[in-house]
Amino acid sequence: MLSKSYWFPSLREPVSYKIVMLGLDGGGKTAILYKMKYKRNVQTIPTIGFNIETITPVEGINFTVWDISFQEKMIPLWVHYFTNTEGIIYVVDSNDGERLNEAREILHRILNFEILKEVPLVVVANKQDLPNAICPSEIANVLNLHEVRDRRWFINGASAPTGNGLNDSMIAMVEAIRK
Ligand SMILES: Nc1nc2c(ncn2[C@@H]2O[C@H](COP(=O)(O)OP(=O)(O)OP(=O)(O)O)[C@@H](O)[C@H]2O)c(=O)[nH]1
Ligand SMILES: [Mg+2]
Repeated sequence: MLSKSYWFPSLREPVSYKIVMLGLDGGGKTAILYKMKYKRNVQTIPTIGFNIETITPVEGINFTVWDISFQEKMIPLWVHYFTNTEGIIYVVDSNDGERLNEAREILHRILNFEILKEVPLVVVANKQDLPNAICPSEIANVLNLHEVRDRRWFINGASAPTGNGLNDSMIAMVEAIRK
């Protein structure tokens, strides 16, 4: 017999996952969040604290995305945001080569949080629309991603204003979580 959910797929409860979105200030976290949520380009201002939005990367799956502002002195307090996190999105400004070392250091501090052990990571190499953007494979090298062996990780190029790569990044996250 066919199950009820086959006939009434919209009655099926979506599965929800909590995702934290982190990265240096100005990398584009909030621009990405609002582009995914509202399909519009929103003029952002630096985030104070955090934003939370629910997005649906694929039918039947919800991501509750916590877009957490970057302030180095706040890092120890992030642990309070990290409870029950099932995915980490790390946003990098691909156009800012000067801050890539800092981006690497902060990323690895995040990955060292015990509470985030084995939580999958998707790095979004953002601002690929800018002419001097560094390509994702080069960013993967600078961030030492190949040394990350305790979790699944992906890197994707993206651009908040064009929207390119955002969907692919979320699909990568869905796959990383569900495997
Ligand atoms: N060209 C270009 N500009 C972008 C892109 N993403 C974000 N920006 C711009 O970069 C600036 C910073 O973006 P935000 O989304 O506010 O950055 P954030 O990571 O949320 O920064 P904090 O809230 O300070 O942590 C804004 O002026 C955005 O319009 C992108 O992909 N391409
Ligand atoms: Mg922000």
